[in-house]
Amino acid sequence: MILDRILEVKRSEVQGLLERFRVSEMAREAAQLPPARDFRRAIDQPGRVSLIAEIKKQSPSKGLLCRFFDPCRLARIYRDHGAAAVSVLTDRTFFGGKGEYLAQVRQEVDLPLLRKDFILDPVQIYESRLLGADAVLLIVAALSRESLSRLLELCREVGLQALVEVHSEEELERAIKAGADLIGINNRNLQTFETELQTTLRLMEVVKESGITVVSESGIHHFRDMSLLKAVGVQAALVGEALVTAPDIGLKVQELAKGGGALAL
Ligand SMILES: O=C(O)c1ccccc1NCC(=O)[C@H](O)[C@H](O)COP(=O)(O)O
Repeated sequence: MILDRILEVKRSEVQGLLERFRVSEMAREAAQLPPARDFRRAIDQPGRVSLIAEIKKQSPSKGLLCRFFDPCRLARIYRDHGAAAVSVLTDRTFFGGKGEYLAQVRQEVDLPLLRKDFILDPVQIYESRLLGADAVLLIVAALSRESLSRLLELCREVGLQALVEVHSEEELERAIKAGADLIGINNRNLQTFETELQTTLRLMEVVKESGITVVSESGIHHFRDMSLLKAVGVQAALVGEALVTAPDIGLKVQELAKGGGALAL
């Protein structure tokens, strides 16, 4: 499965980080930073589905998405057309991302930033904070119960919020048990790469009215998708491909923001 291949590469990257940096020094530096932006509050607004717009160059399922890729330009367009937050893919091997993109976007826009990567080790949490992230993704399918709890705890300690990603009822139960208050339901099946909004609709039955902030992720393309997510009570939608491949990116951001009720029609 693709996730196994990604995690194998990620483990060797973590090893490299641990060889290059001292975690205690990173922790000291991170402790001196001003507080991170409140990612959860920015995306959890009554009566709307907020848009988390993703900076995504390529993907394992579709290959190259964005030929003239300029992360800062994308971030400005997202901000200027109604996105509530920005997600930056920093994985290099599979998504063509870089940690530097996060740092560059941090300088460019004031919106809360999610670091979208495959986080396995505390060193990546400190690195994320130092790069300018306000939130990180923790993928239940990639972590043991112990690692998930430990990384969630560390996020709280360093002042980062964690978007805990699930694909199934079983993973959702693990996320809730670990104490996640911000959960991403990923509509992409990691075996077939197919996306199915039905995954969000199904899992929403379990979490609605729980007080947990829910983000629907992947395969969201149209105004009608956002309207459907709004009807079932989702708080935010994470969108990459539909934005970076749109002929007019600003117009697409507006369409999705309007579909979610975040912009007037
Ligand atoms: O995008 C992929 O092909 C992919 C494959 C394997 C693991 C993760 C993958 N994507 C990461 C994401 O979660 C998406 O970038 C994000 O949800 C936005 O999805 P989309 O709007 O469909 O680009």
